[in-house]
Amino acid sequence: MIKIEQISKKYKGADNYSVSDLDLFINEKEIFGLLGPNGAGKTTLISILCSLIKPTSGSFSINDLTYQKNKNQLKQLIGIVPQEYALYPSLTAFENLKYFGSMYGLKGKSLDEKINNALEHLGLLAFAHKKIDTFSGGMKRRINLIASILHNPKVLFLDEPTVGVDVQSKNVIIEFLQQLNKNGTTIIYTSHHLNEAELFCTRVAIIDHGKLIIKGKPKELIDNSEGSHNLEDVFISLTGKALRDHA
Ligand SMILES: Nc1ncnc2c1ncn2[C@@H]1O[C@H](COP(=O)(O)OP(=O)(O)OP(=O)(O)O)[C@@H](O)[C@H]1O
Repeated sequence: MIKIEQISKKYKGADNYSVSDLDLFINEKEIFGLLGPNGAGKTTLISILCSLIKPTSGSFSINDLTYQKNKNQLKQLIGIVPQEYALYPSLTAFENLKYFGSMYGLKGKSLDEKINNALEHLGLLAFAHKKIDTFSGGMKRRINLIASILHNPKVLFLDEPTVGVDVQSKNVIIEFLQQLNKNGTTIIYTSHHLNEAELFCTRVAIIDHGKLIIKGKPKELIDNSEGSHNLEDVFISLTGKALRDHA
């Protein structure tokens, strides 16, 4: 279980908090969606939970492990799929994945089998020995996903895994994640695709201006929001129509 207690984050030099007094529990084996407009604080929250940045105040634990006390165990427990590609363009897909697997102490035949198996499931086996710089955005996203799950994480964090990919890639990614979840992986992901989140997530939280506005099962949120027919209606009714541009 992920327990987030009173987490706040103010970046150095910033005027405002990016995440503010946020409390949230996420149960084992959930597919949990973090939703919110641009700049709401989704990436900041995920980055804190992945121990990539430190909160200004508050605490969190994952399966009772904390960053302060159990750094190495936490690293093995979680997988992270970042928004940006973290791949080496001049290496092949297979070479990239061997490298990422080795960072978790994996090697030899069992790692090769794992890589080939995942490449096959994500429709990329035929491209295993092609260089990453020849890959499309959708293909790179799928390789990124494989890189993050080779060590069988119990909890997988994904920051907009389906942004900028075509419908075919998106469907393959979602089906792969559903299969991982069926096999016991808890999934926490951020997205702007509200239709996708409505179908995919067991629960969602909508955050805005760093604060948690509402959380629950998509259907319950829709049923409880007068005049809403889908999650997008709920989202607009709670966050408004104003643009969130800032520089
Ligand atoms: N490194 C940083 N330094 C200062 N401010 C930052 C930094 N990273 C993010 N912010 C600010 O924190 C706020 C939340 O940003 P964050 O990226 O977490 O939002 P988000 O919900 O993921 O947005 P998006 O949907 O656009 O990815 C924004 O106001 C952003 O400008």
